[in-house]
Amino acid sequence: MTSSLKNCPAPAKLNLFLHVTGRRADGYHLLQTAFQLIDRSDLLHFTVREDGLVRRVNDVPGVPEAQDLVVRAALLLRAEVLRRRGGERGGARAPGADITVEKVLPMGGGLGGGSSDAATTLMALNKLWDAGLDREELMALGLPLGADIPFFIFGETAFAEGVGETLRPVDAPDCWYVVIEPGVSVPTPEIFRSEHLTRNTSPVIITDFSSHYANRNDATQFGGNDLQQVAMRLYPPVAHAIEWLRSFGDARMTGSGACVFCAVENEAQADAVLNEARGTWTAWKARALKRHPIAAML
Ligand SMILES: C[C@](O)(CO)[C@H](O)COP(=O)(O)OP(=O)(O)OC[C@H]1O[C@@H](n2ccc(N)nc2=O)[C@H](O)[C@@H]1O
Ligand SMILES: Nc1ncnc2c1ncn2[C@@H]1O[C@H](COP(=O)(O)OP(=O)(O)OP(=O)(O)O)[C@@H](O)[C@H]1O
Repeated sequence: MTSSLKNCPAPAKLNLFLHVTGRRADGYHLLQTAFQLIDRSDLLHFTVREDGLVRRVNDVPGVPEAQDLVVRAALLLRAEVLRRRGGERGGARAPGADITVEKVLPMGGGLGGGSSDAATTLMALNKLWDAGLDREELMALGLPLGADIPFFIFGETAFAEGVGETLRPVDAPDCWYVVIEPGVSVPTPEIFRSEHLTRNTSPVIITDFSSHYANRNDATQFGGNDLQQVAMRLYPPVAHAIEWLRSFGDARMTGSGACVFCAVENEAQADAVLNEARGTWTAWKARALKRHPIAAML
């Protein structure tokens, strides 16, 4: 049996639009959003341990090992595997793993980096441990750890509802984006609890969405990101980045920020925008992905 999986990508997502349509009794917000996978990723490496321990073996500045979503995800899966195999009392042995996390995506960037790391961990260890969970079971296991985790396991560009767990695939066009990292880290809970957040955007009809998403501008036709005003008010660099990027296209924020992006015609146009950004912004280009790149490895 394979004992390691190296260079497993955990790609970023962009929220092409994001509407807050309500609030659940438990305080979580109901959303409608379009999740777009892009080809910029953290990189994870996994090696099976025979002693049943789960360890993150490298240092990740700002994230203690026990709080890392990759460790928490692995422990959740390990508990589920043990349960299915009859528990330790029934003679089952806990599977273990060493995990290395190479961070590329900024934390608190709205790119879903932590959730994507957790999703990649669940998918890779499900394979390495021969755990046998299907996609829906992995999505359900990951949801309590992060609202974006089900999407990354779903693994294709999608329209999402609920808190992000109700997903339907969208046939996304080949498309390039320019993304700016404004240099601040935005805590998601701070944005959702703001008194200035509007929570009553009218739901869009999802069949309209899927039938219209044929070119790079269509996904944004329903409007912008309802979290953006709040983040711009609390974090001025987010507002400055949007203002700057607006001269090149329909710039907006992803997730709860801080990163902002705009779709461009092609790679050459992305390079031209990056040229202008040099010296002012940390910025990069990314291409839309149709599928999660780990699918080809598992
Ligand atoms: C805004 C998005 O990035 C859109 O993709 C995600 O919904 C956020 O996902 P995330 O960072 O994984 O967030 P979580 O770790 O699940 O939630 C952090 C906190 O944000 C608030 N939260 C999050 C998602 C949501 N739909 N409603 C909320 O009110 C809750 O206070 C929650 O405790
Ligand atoms: N592996 C991880 N990578 C990044 N952050 C992690 C990880 N594990 C735990 N965290 C914690 O999660 C917080 C949010 O990080 P993340 O990069 O997922 O934010 P985000 O991109 O804004 O997410 P979202 O788009 O889902 O709101 C970090 O500040 C950090 O404390």
